[in-house]
Amino acid sequence: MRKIEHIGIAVKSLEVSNVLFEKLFGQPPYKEEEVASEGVKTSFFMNGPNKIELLEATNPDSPIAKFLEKKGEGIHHIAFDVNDINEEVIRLKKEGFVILNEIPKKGADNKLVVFLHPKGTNGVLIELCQEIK
Ligand SMILES: CC[C@@H](C(=O)O)C(=O)SCCNC(=O)CCNC(=O)[C@H](O)C(C)(C)COP(=O)(O)OP(=O)(O)OC[C@H]1O[C@@H](n2cnc3c(N)ncnc32)[C@H](O)[C@@H]1OP(=O)(O)O
Ligand SMILES: [Co+2]
Repeated sequence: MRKIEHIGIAVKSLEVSNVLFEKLFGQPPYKEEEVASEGVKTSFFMNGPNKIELLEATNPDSPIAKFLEKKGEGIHHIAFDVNDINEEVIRLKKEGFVILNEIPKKGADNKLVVFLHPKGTNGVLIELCQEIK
């Protein structure tokens, strides 16, 4: 695992939160993307070397809709950049982590992603990201 790739924040409205984060960072999102398989619409902000992913639910079964219902808006996950996502899955499985999808899936911003269950990581949902080359 290398650096933090992004921090995911669950929001009720991308439209509203885009304005807020644009004021915070002094620049607009560099990208907006829908990931239908996850039931989310996302926008991405860079602040120096740090990347923030805002996530709005696109349907009531989306993990983001469920999260907003239970916990409200806030930090939803921390994503780490990895060199070889399949190797990391094997390593973390051996260490006893609960892998939510052993087969990497297509995420946003040109990444393959795997999630670890928050119950095994002190209540924090962890995402692994490998850039698609
Ligand atoms: C845009 C694509 C991608 C990217 O490229 O960056 C993304 O970031 S997509 C982000 C959205 N996708 C996901 O989150 C996929 C992985 N998540 C899941 O598979 C599920 O959300 C889950 C973590 C397995 C939970 O699902 P489920 O068990 O169906 O939901 P519950 O609401 O019943 O929650 C059970 C339990 O887990 C706690 N929980 C849920 N989400 C989180 C979270 N993000 N962080 C911490 N804890 C979380 C929830 O509070 C429940 O706890 P208890 O009430 O104590 O049982
Ligand atoms: Co993410």
